[in-house]
Amino acid sequence: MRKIEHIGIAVADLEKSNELFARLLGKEAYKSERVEGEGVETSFFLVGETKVELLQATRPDSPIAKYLEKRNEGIHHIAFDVADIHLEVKRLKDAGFEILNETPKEGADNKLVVFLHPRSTNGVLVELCQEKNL
Ligand SMILES: C[C@@H](C(=O)O)C(=O)SCCNC(=O)CCNC(=O)[C@H](O)C(C)(C)COP(=O)(O)OP(=O)(O)OC[C@H]1O[C@@H](n2cnc3c(N)ncnc32)[C@H](O)[C@@H]1OP(=O)(O)O
Ligand SMILES: [Co+2]
Repeated sequence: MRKIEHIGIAVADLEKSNELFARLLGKEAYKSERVEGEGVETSFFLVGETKVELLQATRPDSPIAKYLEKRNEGIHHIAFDVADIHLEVKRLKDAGFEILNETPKEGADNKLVVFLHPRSTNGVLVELCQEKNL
């Protein structure tokens, strides 16, 4: 794993949170993107080499909607940048981690993503992401 690519934060109202994080970070979000497959509308802020990803649910069965129901707003996941997501999935599977999707899926910001179940990682939802078109 090469660096923390982003920290995902579940929010109830993306417009309000965009304003809040712009005030907090002293800069605007550099992009917004809807990811249908995950049921999320996202926005991204660049902080050094790492990003903050704000996530709002777009439908009731979105992981973000469920998270808000159970736990309210807050840090939802940590995403690590990996060079080869297939190799990393194999390494982590062999090491005993519970992979939620072994086949990488479309993420935001030109990424392929895989999630690990928080029950195998001390309660932290971990995302692996690999830049597409390598
Ligand atoms: C766009 C993309 C990108 O960056 O490119 C994204 O980030 S998309 C980000 C949105 N997509 C995802 O999160 C996809 C992967 N996530 C999932 O598949 C799901 O959200 C799970 C992580 C499996 C949780 O689903 P669900 O709550 O239905 O499962 P469950 O009822 O079995 O929950 C099992 C336990 O995990 C806890 N749990 C749920 N979400 C959690 C989270 N984010 N962090 C830590 N713990 C979490 C629940 O409270 C529960 O704890 P107790 O057992 O103690 O009650
Ligand atoms: Co993410």
